[in-house]
Amino acid sequence: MTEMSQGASLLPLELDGVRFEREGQVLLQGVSLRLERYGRTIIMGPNGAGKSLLMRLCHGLLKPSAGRIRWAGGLGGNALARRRRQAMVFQRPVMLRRSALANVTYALAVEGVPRSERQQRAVQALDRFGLGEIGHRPARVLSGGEQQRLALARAWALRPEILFLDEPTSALDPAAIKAVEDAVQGFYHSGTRVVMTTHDLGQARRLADDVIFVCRGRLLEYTPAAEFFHQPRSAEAAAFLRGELVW
Ligand SMILES: Nc1ncnc2c1ncn2[C@@H]1O[C@H](COP(=O)(O)OP(=O)(O)OP(=O)(O)O)[C@@H](O)[C@H]1O
Repeated sequence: MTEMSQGASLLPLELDGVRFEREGQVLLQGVSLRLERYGRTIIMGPNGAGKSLLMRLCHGLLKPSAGRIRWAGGLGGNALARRRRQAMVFQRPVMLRRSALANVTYALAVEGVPRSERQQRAVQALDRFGLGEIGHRPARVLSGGEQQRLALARAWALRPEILFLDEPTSALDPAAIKAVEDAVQGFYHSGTRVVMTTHDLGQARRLADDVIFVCRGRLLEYTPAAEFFHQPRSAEAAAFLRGELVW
């Protein structure tokens, strides 16, 4: 495995008794877990279970109402380093009103990459995701699959230590899904820690080293993938895997 990001690490990430409330409603509670430096963690669970919230809390987009989220690695105390070593890809990519290439160079500028490096890194990332020919096009006119590849290229250019992906394939056709899955594997083999939500069981089986199962705002399992798919610990996960309606 070759490291994309060198030196001291943010990871592991530790959550201890994390709770998240909004408008008087408890949306996540009692979440404790530890994400180690390497691996692919897939977060599963029914709609509204709290999967996206959990990932946004980990990424720092939301603050817990109670409990603690701590990056326990050597760089974890440094807020700027924390931001710069993470990337997130959403179900619907968020693109600026400028060219595909400029979307990537802009992200690099925000993260403090020297101007002299930005263009080359951005072009390499676009090439890697098969977008080299259309880098000049406005990002917002690209197709859904192309935009998702652009979101991945943008994340790739940032060389994150950890990448969060929130249902990145839910609106895509099989070819585009394959491209995203290949990209996820590429990140993993480059040493990026992968954390991803999906509703696609086949995809979870293909990608997961371990599975976090969330149901009704609680973390019911954090289990190695082979064990989760063959012998889930919770009745809810077992029902979910049988295709029964769980909520
Ligand atoms: N900012 C917010 N304010 C109030 N409620 C919220 C907020 N964000 C999420 N929720 C609620 O929290 C619950 C969990 O949402 P979340 O998006 O984490 O679910 P999910 O497991 O990712 O579901 P899905 O599979 O449908 O994407 C939902 O009931 C949602 O309506």
